[in-house]
Amino acid sequence: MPSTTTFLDELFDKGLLIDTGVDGLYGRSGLFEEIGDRFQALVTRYGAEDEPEVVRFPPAMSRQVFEKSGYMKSFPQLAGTVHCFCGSPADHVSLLQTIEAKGDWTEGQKASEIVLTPAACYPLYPTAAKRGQLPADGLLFDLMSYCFRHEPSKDPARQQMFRMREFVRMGTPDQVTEFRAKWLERGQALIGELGLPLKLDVANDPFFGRTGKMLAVNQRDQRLKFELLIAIESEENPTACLSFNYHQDHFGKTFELESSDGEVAHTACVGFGHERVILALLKHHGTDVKTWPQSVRKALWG
Ligand SMILES: Nc1ncnc2c1ncn2[C@@H]1O[C@H](COP(=O)(O)OP(=O)(O)OP(=O)(O)O)[C@@H](O)[C@H]1O
Ligand SMILES: [Zn+2]
Repeated sequence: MPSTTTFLDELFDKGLLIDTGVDGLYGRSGLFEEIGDRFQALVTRYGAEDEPEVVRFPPAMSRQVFEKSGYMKSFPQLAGTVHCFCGSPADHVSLLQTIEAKGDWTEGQKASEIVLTPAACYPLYPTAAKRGQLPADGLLFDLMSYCFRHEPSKDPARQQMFRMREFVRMGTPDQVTEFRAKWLERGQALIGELGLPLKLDVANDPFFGRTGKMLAVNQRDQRLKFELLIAIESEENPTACLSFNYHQDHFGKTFELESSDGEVAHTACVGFGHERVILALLKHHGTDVKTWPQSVRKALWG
């Protein structure tokens, strides 16, 4: 009889991921985190020669900046907002009664000034713009954040809260496209060192609705997004573990970022799916790290 145990079941059974009762929202074990820490150290080594500026934001961002970014135009289906109770003691009494009666107690919740970060780079653009015109050699940042996307799934590689490491380049079109080309090479070398079979492909973001379809076609035609894919949940539909995005002047225009030549700055980012790379390692090399290939152990543990 064919086995019906999924990779997610195996990860739960081995205690690597911890079920919370919500698809895509998991706890992680010490070993899972240890592999992740080692992977992040490897990413840092690959990027070190460029001397990126390290910045860390919390996993939430200003609602005002989020609105300005246009995220709700493109990906309303993925966004997560933070709502809070702001009522009186009397409202509190009725809140508790509604919970008791198993009614919808969330109806009275009010939107706060905070939304959940959908991609690590979103809070960065206004911060960089506040510094004024970019220096002649542009800017380069190293980011990492928990991100939220409302895409519940049984695929362990599609989580609702996951970490994204990013390098973000801001500057002239030449500076930015050179950065992306360099990381396309580096990303493949890095994943090669981890002994993972990869495929590189052009891709598009999951833009919402009918206009979204056009945006996706345009993004592909202009080769603005590449993904480094590794088979995790299925061989037929490999998972994007690294993404290489060229935003052209989109964020530059939106957040008034100016290059040293007075033109609107261009931006690009390379994003590493933290959990996805860990899951790819566990899938391809097994859940017992002691039996992983020597070369992979060396890349991670030295
Ligand atoms: N739901 C998720 N769970 C875990 N990692 C994710 C998720 N969504 C994106 N990532 C990781 O974050 C990186 C950067 O995000 P990006 O927006 O480019 O993803 P994406 O290309 O939209 O992913 P996908 O096509 O699988 O939805 C991706 O390369 C991926 O590794
Ligand atoms: Zn980004």
